Amino acid sequence: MNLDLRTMMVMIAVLSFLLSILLLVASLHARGIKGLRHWSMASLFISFGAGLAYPALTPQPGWNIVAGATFLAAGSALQFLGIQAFKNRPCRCHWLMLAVGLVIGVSTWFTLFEPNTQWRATANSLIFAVINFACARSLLIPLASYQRTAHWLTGASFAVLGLVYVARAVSIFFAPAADYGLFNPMPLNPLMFFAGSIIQLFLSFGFVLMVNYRMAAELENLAAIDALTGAWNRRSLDLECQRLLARSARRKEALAVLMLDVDYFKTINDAHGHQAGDQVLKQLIANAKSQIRGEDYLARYGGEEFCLILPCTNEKEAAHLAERLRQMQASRPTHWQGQTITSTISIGIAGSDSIGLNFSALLQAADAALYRAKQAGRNRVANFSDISLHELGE
Ligand SMILES: Nc1nc2c(ncn2[C@@H]2O[C@H](COP(=O)(O)OP(=O)(O)OP(=O)(O)O)[C@@H](O)[C@H]2O)c(=O)[nH]1
Repeated sequence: MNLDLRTMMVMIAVLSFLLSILLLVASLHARGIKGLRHWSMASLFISFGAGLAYPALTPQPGWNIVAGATFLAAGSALQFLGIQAFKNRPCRCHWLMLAVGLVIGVSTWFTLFEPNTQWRATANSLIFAVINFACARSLLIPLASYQRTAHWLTGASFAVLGLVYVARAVSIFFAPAADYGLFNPMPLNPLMFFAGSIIQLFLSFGFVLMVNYRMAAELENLAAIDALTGAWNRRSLDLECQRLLARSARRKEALAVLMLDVDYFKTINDAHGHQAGDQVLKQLIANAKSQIRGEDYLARYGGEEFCLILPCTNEKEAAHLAERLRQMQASRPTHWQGQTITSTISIGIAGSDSIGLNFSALLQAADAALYRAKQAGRNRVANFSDISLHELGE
């Protein structure tokens, strides 16, 4: 394979320029997702960097080498900043500015004042390696589960690019002084440039893939969450309940289902307005979320009725939580546009210890218990196992 350096430089410049357009177009379609514009700008800088270095394919490299290295370093730094923005992480970029500053300093010193291509290439390669390893680390630790593949692809590409730079630094450092020149026909340079350009391509596709995964996850979330309260919606409850039940069966654990309903909600709406009623529902969910565990599943069943699934919980334990929720709702009025709205809830409970692991039977039983709580005067908790057969009409 004959990898001509001039062709490679032009290829990297053109490829990076096209990738910057691709990333810019992607950023226009994914406006809410941060990072894409950084990556687009990074590609543009890398394209300038490679382009500026091109005239230096002469025996007398000068300022263009300094400018080329500066653009390349700024491009790498922007890739890191884009990853931080994408992951909604704060940017502690002092070290990054230091790295870019070092590249500028090293390039200027060893090009214009003490020309030494070998030292310049070794030092710069090591700095680029550090930036690329930082990008890989930021992507791979911690690894977001729903984005695993895209993060792996991009993070691994950064790690490989980092290794390519380290290999370059080591081989240049140990090459005989007279042998190394950036554009000498030693096989190292064309191979490095080739690997670098292919990895840049991978990185850009990796970024687009990450954005794609993120957008798909956001859409999935939108379709699964009740817009008003932020609880899961009925559709996701129907899908999730089977998974939770299967897991409880596998682990031979108990599971409890609670049905929660706001008392006299129609009266609240009539007295304070529909928006005030919405606020009461939001507060109910906020209260409940403050009390439940990460593995508990809270969904809006319909209207002002909510279903709470508690894995690894029997009916008696569920009753303690239900009582806490009831007291909390009764003791914390909702404040809305100067109005103070007091509301209460009734809760029906059914546990797999008395019903078994069958979701529709559990739901029906929790509903019967809720009906019992309403009948008994509201603002109370009722367990299905406490309802007599007579009350159930059998
Ligand atoms: N504000 C608001 N009201 C809703 C929403 N969904 C359903 N509702 C109202 O909730 C009310 C439910 O009324 P009912 O089923 O009679 O129940 P209730 O008045 O709470 O009476 P009990 O449940 O028997 O205590 C209806 O007026 C619905 O219009 C919502 O998202 N926001």
